Amino acid sequence: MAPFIRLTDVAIDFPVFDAQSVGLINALFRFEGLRKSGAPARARTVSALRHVNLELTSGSRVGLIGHNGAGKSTLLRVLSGVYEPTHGQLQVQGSVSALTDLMLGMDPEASGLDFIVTRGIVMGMSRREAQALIADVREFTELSDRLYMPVRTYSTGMLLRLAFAVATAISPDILLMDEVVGAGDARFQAKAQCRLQQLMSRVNILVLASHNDELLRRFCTEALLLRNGELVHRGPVDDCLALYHAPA
Ligand SMILES: Nc1ncnc2c1ncn2[C@@H]1O[C@H](COP(=O)(O)OP(=O)(O)OP(=O)(O)O)[C@@H](O)[C@H]1O
Repeated sequence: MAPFIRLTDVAIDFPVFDAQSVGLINALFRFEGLRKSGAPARARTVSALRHVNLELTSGSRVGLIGHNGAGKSTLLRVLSGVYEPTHGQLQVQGSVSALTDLMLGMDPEASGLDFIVTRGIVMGMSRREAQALIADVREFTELSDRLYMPVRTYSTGMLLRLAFAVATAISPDILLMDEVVGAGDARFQAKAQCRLQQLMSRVNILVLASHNDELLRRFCTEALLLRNGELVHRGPVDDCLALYHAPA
């Protein structure tokens, strides 16, 4: 069956506790009667996505556009399965790779090699297929024998290079991306861009959240405009960009 993504009336609500209401010190103050208000912990709800209906079919190359906090990353996380909708339904057909939470689930004690194999298996590969990723990742990351060491001994840049290389070594049906992943130093960035472009052209469905107009024009054939968690427009990239940049 051809890959597709379908969201039906999807909402994501985050319960957020008042910063003054949580924490050990505040709890102690309340207990001692020193805190004036003594109010119990208050939960508010942030509606990150509301009533999102969306269908993406084979060949879709979609840009996600919206101001800070509009809901782009949240939508990508719903699509990748990191967040389960508070309301509504998500249906996905096809393998998904998300270049969003690259370090998600990274065990600090695991070696770089273990990390590569585990990620491959999580992506649905057999152990043998996952082991076959090692040569490519080793060459791309230039981490050579450091791959035998626990990832907790890596610098931030090294961790990013490893996570990025594994995520891009796998050719999924559906690729989800948040901006262009900043992986490593300037020389590595150039290599990473090249690898990303090759990957983006191989996948069947691409969803790219970005604030970079040129990038969106280059890789996407249509766009979605999000505002305050709602999908307010779907259309050609330039139409969405014009609406996005229009004065409020
Ligand atoms: N874990 C969370 N807990 C509470 N609120 C959250 C959480 N994650 C996101 N939000 C809220 O949900 C809304 C949407 O955030 P999201 O990160 O999806 O926006 P975005 O469009 O990706 O923004 P940006 O362009 O700044 O990356 C914001 O109001 C944000 O504060």
